[in-house]
Amino acid sequence: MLIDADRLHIAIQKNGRLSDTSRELLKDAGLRLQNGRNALTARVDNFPADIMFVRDDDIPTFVADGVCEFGIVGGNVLEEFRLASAEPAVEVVAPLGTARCSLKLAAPESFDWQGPQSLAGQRIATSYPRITERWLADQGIAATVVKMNGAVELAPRLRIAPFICDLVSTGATLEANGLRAVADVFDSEAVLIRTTREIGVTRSALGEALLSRIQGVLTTKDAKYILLNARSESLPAITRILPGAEAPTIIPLHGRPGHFAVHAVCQESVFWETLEQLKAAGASAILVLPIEKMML
Ligand SMILES: Nc1ncnc2c1ncn2[C@@H]1O[C@H](COP(=O)(O)OP(=O)(O)OP(=O)(O)O)[C@@H](O)[C@H]1O
Ligand SMILES: O=P(O)(O)OC[C@H]1O[C@H](OP(=O)(O)OP(=O)(O)O)[C@H](O)[C@@H]1O
Ligand SMILES: [Mg+2]
Repeated sequence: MLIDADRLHIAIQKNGRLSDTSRELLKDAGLRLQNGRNALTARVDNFPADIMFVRDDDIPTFVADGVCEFGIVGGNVLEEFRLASAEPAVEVVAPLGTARCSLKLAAPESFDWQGPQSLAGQRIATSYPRITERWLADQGIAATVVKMNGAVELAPRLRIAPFICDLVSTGATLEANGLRAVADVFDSEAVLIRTTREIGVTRSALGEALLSRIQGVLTTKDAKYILLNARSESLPAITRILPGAEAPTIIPLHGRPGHFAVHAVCQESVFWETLEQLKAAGASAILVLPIEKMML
């Protein structure tokens, strides 16, 4: 496929922890992908864009080189790339709130951890040598960082290094390998990135359109439309409780003087507790509706 100057090119992970949520985000933004799971590229048939399915490590490079105008990648991989690159021509345009994990330093469970000084002169195995080295420099510790491309948790058992710096989410992998986290190095989530290279008027406009759709998807993710009835004296308390709602619409109820309907878009999650608080504040006939699309 030739790089087309009037189409967008979006790099997402082919197979892995980011793949499903990346595909889903594009789908929710209305992009219909033509090809199936095993293809390396997919043409979007209802928006001028092509999707490239690649290894996540290659995504920042593709975007910085301008081969792809957009990409979805873990913040950890992006940070490692930035530290390695003299002029990383990428910017984060939206944190996506998915693939949340932390790069953590871990030591064998039995190790008597005394703080970062325990690492002085030691070896640390990691797939993220630059982030690890920066953290060590910030702590003023001199240690040897050993790069491993995967299975980092095996390093202590294989006597490659007694310490590791690896991604942790539930902590189950550390535990299964007799390790425990001793310090937080970098918190990560998936991010949407864009090239900062000149891409011309057409692709810039397409990029803005795509971004506006994606921001719409992200804002509606937790958003709900709430309708309820209340007496006028309850309105101030009720509007204070509505989570993340700006200026609700308040409409008089026909034939019931002093009673109003309140309509509001809530940008934050609406829990049962919220409904209980609303009821206690005088709300009745409370309806919570999903919002399918929103453009701000
Ligand atoms: N346990 C986890 N929980 C949540 N997010 C994670 C976890 N592990 C990794 N991630 C995030 O997901 C990203 C992709 O992880 P994955 O394991 O699929 O990468 P990979 O094996 O390097 O894939 P590739 O084959 O594309 O190189 C990581 O860079 C990180 O941002
Ligand atoms: O704290 P936990 O919830 O156990 O998750 C942490 C594990 O998840 C990631 O690996 P992944 O499962 O993606 O395998 P991979 O490194 O082989 O891609 C990471 O490299 C850790 O090994
Ligand atoms: Mg990878």
